[in-house]
Amino acid sequence: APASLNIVGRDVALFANYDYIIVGGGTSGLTVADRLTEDADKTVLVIESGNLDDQEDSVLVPGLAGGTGKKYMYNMTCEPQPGINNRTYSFLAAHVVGGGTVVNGQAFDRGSRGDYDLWEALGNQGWGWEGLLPYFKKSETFTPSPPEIVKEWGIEYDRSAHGFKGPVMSSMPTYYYPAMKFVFKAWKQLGIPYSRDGTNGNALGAFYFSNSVDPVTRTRSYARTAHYEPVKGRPNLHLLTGQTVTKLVIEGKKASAVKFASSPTASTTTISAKKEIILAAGSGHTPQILQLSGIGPKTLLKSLGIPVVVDLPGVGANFQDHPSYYTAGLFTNDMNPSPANMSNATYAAEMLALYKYNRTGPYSSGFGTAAAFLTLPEIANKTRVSSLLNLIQRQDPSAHFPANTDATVIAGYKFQRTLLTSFMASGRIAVSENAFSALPGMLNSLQKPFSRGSIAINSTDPFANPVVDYRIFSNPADVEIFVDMIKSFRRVVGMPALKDLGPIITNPDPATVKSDEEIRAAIRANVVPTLAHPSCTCAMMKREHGGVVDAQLKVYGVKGLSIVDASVIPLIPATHLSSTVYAVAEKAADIIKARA
Ligand SMILES: Cc1cc2nc3c(=O)[nH]c(=O)nc-3n(C[C@H](O)[C@H](O)[C@H](O)COP(=O)(O)OP(=O)(O)OC[C@H]3O[C@@H](n4cnc5c(N)ncnc54)[C@H](O)[C@@H]3O)c2cc1C
Repeated sequence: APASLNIVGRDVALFANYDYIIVGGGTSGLTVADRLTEDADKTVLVIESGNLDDQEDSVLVPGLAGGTGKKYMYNMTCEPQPGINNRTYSFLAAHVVGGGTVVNGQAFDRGSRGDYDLWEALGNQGWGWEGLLPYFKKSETFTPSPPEIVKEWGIEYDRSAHGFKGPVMSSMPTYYYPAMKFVFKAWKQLGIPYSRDGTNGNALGAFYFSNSVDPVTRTRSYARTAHYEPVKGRPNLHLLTGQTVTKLVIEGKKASAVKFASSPTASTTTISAKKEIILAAGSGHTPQILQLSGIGPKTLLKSLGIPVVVDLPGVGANFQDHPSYYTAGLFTNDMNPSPANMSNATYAAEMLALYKYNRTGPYSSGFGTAAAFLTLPEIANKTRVSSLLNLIQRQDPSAHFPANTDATVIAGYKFQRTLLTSFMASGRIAVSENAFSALPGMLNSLQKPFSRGSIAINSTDPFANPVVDYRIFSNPADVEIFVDMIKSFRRVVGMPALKDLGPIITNPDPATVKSDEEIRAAIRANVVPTLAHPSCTCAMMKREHGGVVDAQLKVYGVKGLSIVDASVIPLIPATHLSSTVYAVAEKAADIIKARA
């Protein structure tokens, strides 16, 4: 092997070949690598384009999340988005060993039963809530709130929903701002139910949730600490960093090897897999690698002169995320301490010193610690719910896709739409995340968009990023649901429980943004297309529905090739994604082991 290849922590050369090659050493890639190498007879090579993080404070200290900026991220921007006044926005994808879990906000919640039952209803046997719960449990070691927090805040948990021996540390925060109690009272006054533990399938209503944080050191628990550091000494596991997979070698419809290089000018190495190649490059780059390798929509491949290996129109289609409105406001009569204090540099420095001294204070918890996940019947009255759902059901499904979209992709969308509207009508899934950080409004995020975006290469250069088109609000029904979300958010802020705190919403300002038309305009001017949850771009669905993998995670039309990352999710769940990605990867590892 070339001398420049860096097998992390080893003074050895690459093996001649491996049983499994995993493309991408992020969240799902490291999870699957860990599980497959439990069998000492199986060799695994993980090829990661990024490097190890430096474990600096902005990675490890929960309250400093986001502080590494672009250091561990791809530098990617989406196409101008007509649905939001032609604004562009970042495509938020990590580029580092451990992937998204190195940079994420550490909210560690799960979707509701209905979110995952939708996956099964699409034809994926075993991928409903009951099929995934054992893997949610397997992935985590849960630590409930300490007794003093339980006493003061009444935060409960459902023991039957949790795992206590898994690699990822999931711990309840030990610090909350006092105003949070009043926010929960406001939700209650509005009739939003309190869910005692949102991880037990009932992630509907208001609840406190855990962070992926070690309960003792109060530092980030992430794919590197959970699935790499403890097992890196295994002789059958090799991690190669700083190497980008450029193409899959496919011989006679079997994926047999991968090609990779450290830069566009460096020489390329080819290495083969005896059993499988497993794609875990994330929702932006897994479709890119497939398309570069001749697996994707044939019109796209032909336009770039790429020989078509499998015409698979769903590769890069069905792209979903959570469009988000960071509403703004303040409590004019706030309690102390409050998040606003943290903008005072002296106070923030004191709090960091407190964290360093005894691991307490605001820096000890992640950004998100509580939210209300609201159903359509909770944010809109009966008449409005039925008019919204009728509007969606009457739409021509092809009207919201580009003109050349394959009929199978549209058929899959139509099926998704039937299921989504039925689950929405019965309140089995949330459509809105309303997260407060003890401020009168921080995040209103659309959880079940009807618009679909795309990821598509426009170059055969594997080091050029793919084109990201969120196509946010290409289905106007999403704007309509957002209107109800904003009205509902305003109702929460107006509840008597918050009155003494003197809440003011500054964006969207109720004084100037009044009519539905004004709210729509504010939405188009302010909403961003992502909550850093890109997903669904290689969906697990039937091939005739535009699917890319079957329920065994095997790519259609080619042997020896699986996908295990967030791209296989067929419908985005109403939750932050990391705990779901870990559960998917845990299940994927069992599926792959079983066919060994
Ligand atoms: C800024 C941010 C904040 C977030 N906040 C939260 C949160 O608070 N709570 C939550 O639950 N979720 C959050 N998420 C989402 C969650 O972390 C991700 O959904 C999850 O980590 C995705 O896992 P994955 O395995 O699909 O991809 P990733 O973890 O992104 O892994 C993909 C890996 O593949 C590598 N790769 C890509 N292309 C190639 C190639 N050609 N060759 C080799 N390697 C390649 C990448 O470098 C990357 O390391 C956040 C994500 C981000 C980015």
